[in-house]
Amino acid sequence: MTRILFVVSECAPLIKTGGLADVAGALPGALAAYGDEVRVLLPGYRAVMAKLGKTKVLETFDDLFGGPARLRGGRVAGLDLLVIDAPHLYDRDGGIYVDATERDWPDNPERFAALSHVAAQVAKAGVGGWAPDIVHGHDWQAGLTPEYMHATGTDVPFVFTVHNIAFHGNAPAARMDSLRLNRARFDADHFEFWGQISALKSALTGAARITTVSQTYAEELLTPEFGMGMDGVLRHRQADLVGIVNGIDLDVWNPATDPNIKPYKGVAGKALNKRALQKTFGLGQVEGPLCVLVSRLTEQKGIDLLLEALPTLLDRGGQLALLGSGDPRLEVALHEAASTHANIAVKIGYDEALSHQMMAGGDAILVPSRFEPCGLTQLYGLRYGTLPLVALTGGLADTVINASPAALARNAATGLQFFPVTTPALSNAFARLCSLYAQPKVWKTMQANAMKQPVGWEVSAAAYHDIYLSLSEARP
Ligand SMILES: Nc1ncnc2c1ncn2[C@@H]1O[C@H](COP(=O)(O)OP(=O)(O)O[C@H]2O[C@H](CO)[C@@H](O)[C@H](O)[C@H]2O)[C@@H](O)[C@H]1O
Repeated sequence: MTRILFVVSECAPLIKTGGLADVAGALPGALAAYGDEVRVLLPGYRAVMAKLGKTKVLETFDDLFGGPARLRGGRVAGLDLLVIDAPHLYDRDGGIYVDATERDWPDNPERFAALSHVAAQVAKAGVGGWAPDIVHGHDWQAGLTPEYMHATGTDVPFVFTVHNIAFHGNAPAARMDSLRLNRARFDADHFEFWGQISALKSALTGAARITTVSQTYAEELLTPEFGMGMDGVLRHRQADLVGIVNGIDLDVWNPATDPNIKPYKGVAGKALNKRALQKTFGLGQVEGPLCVLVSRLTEQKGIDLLLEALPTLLDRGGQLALLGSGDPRLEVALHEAASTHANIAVKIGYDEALSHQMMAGGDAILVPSRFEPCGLTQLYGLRYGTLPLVALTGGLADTVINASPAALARNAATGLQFFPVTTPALSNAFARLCSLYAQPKVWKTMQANAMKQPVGWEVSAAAYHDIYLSLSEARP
């Protein structure tokens, strides 16, 4: 049995802003099937503390980056949690990364340095009689862990997963003391990045293995176009970099048992859900496909391209129902589009139940991302018989079988892909989508293919398990 400490800034169902939380919440259960034992180390945000229930104080800190803190052990939804109860860092109004005005919390470097610092402590001394064989950090918030492990002479192997290279977790060099970092290691081989402290670079240089969430993204990361300045570092670490595609939690995302929808086993059951969804969004019934989109609203997600390409869908009798929040400019543009067209409906906000209803009621799920390390909503779509229309990039390239003439002839297609990621290509994809939708036999075959495609964690959890095993066996 291998013991693994996950170090992560969000974890479903306790706290979620995006796909990172889904992975952190589902992978531990999938790894248990291989005999691995995961504990998830998580900041004690207000929302997390409220959901914790009974806990045990396992460790106390007199001064964790500016105040006292306690490490609490607890169990929620089948997850073994280690929660950092540090009110001065995590107990506040607003988001977990940003304040009420959408600005990063000014002390984010210290807030997540604390997470990494506690991880290093747990790796060194164990906690409550449990010590990890492997520390597995996710994204920049866990990035300084190797630095703190080095400082305490801890040689537990560190695995790092890149969920999104766009976020570097940079801080000015002047914060070195406040972050309790070793000045002697402020160089290109460790955590220095263009004169700044970079938590992400610390992880990429300090990890024994680097994984990312799809094979195509692992290749893309090595290029200047997708590497976001870290491609050089990653090319240097190429031998230790591997892509492992995300899965989804097949219990949470199961159309046959989903409590948020009218459950169904075959695609015929989608009709009731479609009507309910149209009602929820104030949409009428039309000839064309009902396209849905659930996303954080950022540059990455290609929402601007979608708005430009939409006329092609609408002219062919299609509809759009969109749920998301984020960039205020995109929110305004979406509201404007919805107010001028009866077949566009938009809900700004975060709504877990509605996201399930959209998967059940939609005909197609849109993911027009400029880059997408893996993407999860296309996987939900496949499982719910809601055909993904996606950009040909990252994990979207690896998980959808494009309705090319060859794939259609072999009855293998599960969705549509477009490339390059531009407005004309997306318009063209909308035209193809509407033409396929107008051929019920072809469409139904694609839906059946989609629903059969394996999208669970089994294969990918085995790949993580193998990495943990090889690293723990290599230790003296
Ligand atoms: N308004 C809303 N209401 C309800 N639910 C909402 C929502 N907005 C988003 N969600 C949910 O949040 C999750 C988003 O996950 P994604 O993987 O699609 O993208 P994200 O960019 O957050 O994740 C990053 O990390 C993941 C995990 O590795 C990678 O798959 C991905 O490519 C990478 O960008 C999905 O579960 C989605 O349903």
